[in-house]
Amino acid sequence: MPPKKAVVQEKVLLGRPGNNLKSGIVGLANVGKSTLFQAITKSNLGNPANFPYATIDPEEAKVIVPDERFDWLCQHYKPKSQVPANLTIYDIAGLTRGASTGAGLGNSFLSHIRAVDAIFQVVRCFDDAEIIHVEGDVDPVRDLVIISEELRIKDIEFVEKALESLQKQTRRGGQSLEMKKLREEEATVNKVLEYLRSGKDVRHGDWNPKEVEVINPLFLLTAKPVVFLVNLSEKDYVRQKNKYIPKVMEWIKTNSPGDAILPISASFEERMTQFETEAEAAEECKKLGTESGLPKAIIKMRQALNLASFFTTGADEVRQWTIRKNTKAPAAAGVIHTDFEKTFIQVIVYNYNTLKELGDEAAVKAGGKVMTKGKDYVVEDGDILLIKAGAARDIPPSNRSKVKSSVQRALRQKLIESHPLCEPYIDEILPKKAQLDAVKLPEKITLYTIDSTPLFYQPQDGPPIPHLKLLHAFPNMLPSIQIDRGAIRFVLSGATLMAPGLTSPGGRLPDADSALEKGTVVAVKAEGKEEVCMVGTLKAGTEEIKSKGKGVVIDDGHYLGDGLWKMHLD
Ligand SMILES: Nc1ncnc2c1ncn2[C@@H]1O[C@H](COP(=O)(O)OP(=O)(O)OP(=O)(O)O)[C@@H](O)[C@H]1O
Ligand SMILES: [Mg+2]
Repeated sequence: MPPKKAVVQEKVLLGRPGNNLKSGIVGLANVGKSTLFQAITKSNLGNPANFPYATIDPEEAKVIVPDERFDWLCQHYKPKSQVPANLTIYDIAGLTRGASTGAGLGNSFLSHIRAVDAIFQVVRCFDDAEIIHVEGDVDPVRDLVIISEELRIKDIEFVEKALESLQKQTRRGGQSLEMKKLREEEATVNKVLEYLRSGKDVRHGDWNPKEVEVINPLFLLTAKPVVFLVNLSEKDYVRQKNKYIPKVMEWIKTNSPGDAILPISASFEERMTQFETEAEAAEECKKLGTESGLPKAIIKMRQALNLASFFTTGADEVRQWTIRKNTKAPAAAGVIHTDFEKTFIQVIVYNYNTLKELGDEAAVKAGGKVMTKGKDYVVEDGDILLIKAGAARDIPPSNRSKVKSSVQRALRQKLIESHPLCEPYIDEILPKKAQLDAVKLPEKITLYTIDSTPLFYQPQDGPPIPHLKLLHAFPNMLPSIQIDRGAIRFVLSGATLMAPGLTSPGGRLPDADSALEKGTVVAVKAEGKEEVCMVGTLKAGTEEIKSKGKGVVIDDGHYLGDGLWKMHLD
């Protein structure tokens, strides 16, 4: 009998596949989270480059991921622009015992954790009688148990609800395909619940790809990767010794096997940010025989998130891009430009290590090390890519036409009628003498531009809707609503905007006397951000949204980063 063919099952990762993942700093109150966060933002890691939509509020920072390969490539190419990879970090308020049942900041705090992709857990291992410990004394293992239990209890509660609602559906019985799928889902959710009840965190389970598909949409707290940061006094950090560490290590090894642990000192890192120059800080480190632990923390987090990098290089730009491990070439291309994923043809690739070893691109070519690969190629960490993609979305000149002045006048009238708030700005938005162009887009949508600046787009029988670039220039031309922080990433990935994102504490809807009706075109702002992130038509009136608290609010929005936003018009 021939041997059975080995079935290679692709490993599916827990969590979102995205490249713009976020980590939150979590821990009990007063353990040093904010001190660490501040140190990270002030250190030279923090310096946020020119990222679009990087309005950074006090609790959020984008930090640069240190990578010597990137530095080498910049040295080598001396490009006009250098764009490193980044990681977004949130400072989350302190957790207290009983948060899962509403103590302290309770549930709102836990919902902030739900919105991140990974957790930096700060554990207090420094003694300081002046700094109150919420539990009375310093006992890191007890703290670890509290946090781990709080998160697990919350997950159990959440999974129980999910199970209940599945059971309601499967109770109907039947043999349809849909019912079969529901029953499978129910079995997985049941398994997850048993696993949690046995005292384990979901990230440590061995789940098959089908199960992962069911687990991911639950956004469980214990499914997120964790990097433990053991916060030491400066003295202990410098000598890399501390009386609590052995017990902490042991606890983590037993209860959270495989998770990364890193000793750090928030107070030392903070002190390092207070030197006027980097040279002075480096001098101090040298004197103490130590170095900052922050770069290691960022790198450990990237590893925990299973992230890898590829590069694009050239005289214009050297850029480091983030993907999750095992990403295939078309999906990697999609990180550069969404359309590339669909129009991907092939990729020309060699690895950074080869380039460094052989010295330059010419030598890599001469050595026959440049490969041409197709859509099944799995991008490796450190690959340097040149993507070849079709230009499906580029707009052929035949799709553009000049708009007659009579039509232009009618449009102007239509804009004012549909959006009364834009009247004061109408001459700036659409100067009387400007030549308006119409660009035909798929699905019978027309985009209006002046030169290559987009102004608004219009579905065949709908009102003209401002392009986000126009809204950024005239934010008050439309009424606005606000989504909470947690909803941002859903909106920016093209998901339907649902009511809870607006009715939660971070959301905002107009008062009853300025209620907006169904069908109104609104600008969607986001909690803590300056710029409008989406525009679209309300599928329900704002009073209805408030009273129902659920349901679709906008399902055809134009959002930051979508095809319309990225479209090349010149
Ligand atoms: N490694 C350390 N050694 C000594 N003191 C420290 C250390 N880390 C932090 N601290 C001090 O502990 C106190 C609490 O720190 P911090 O405000 O950062 O805590 P937190 O975890 O953000 O608290 P909260 O949950 O209330 O937001 C501060 O006075 C800070 O200077
Ligand atoms: Mg704090």
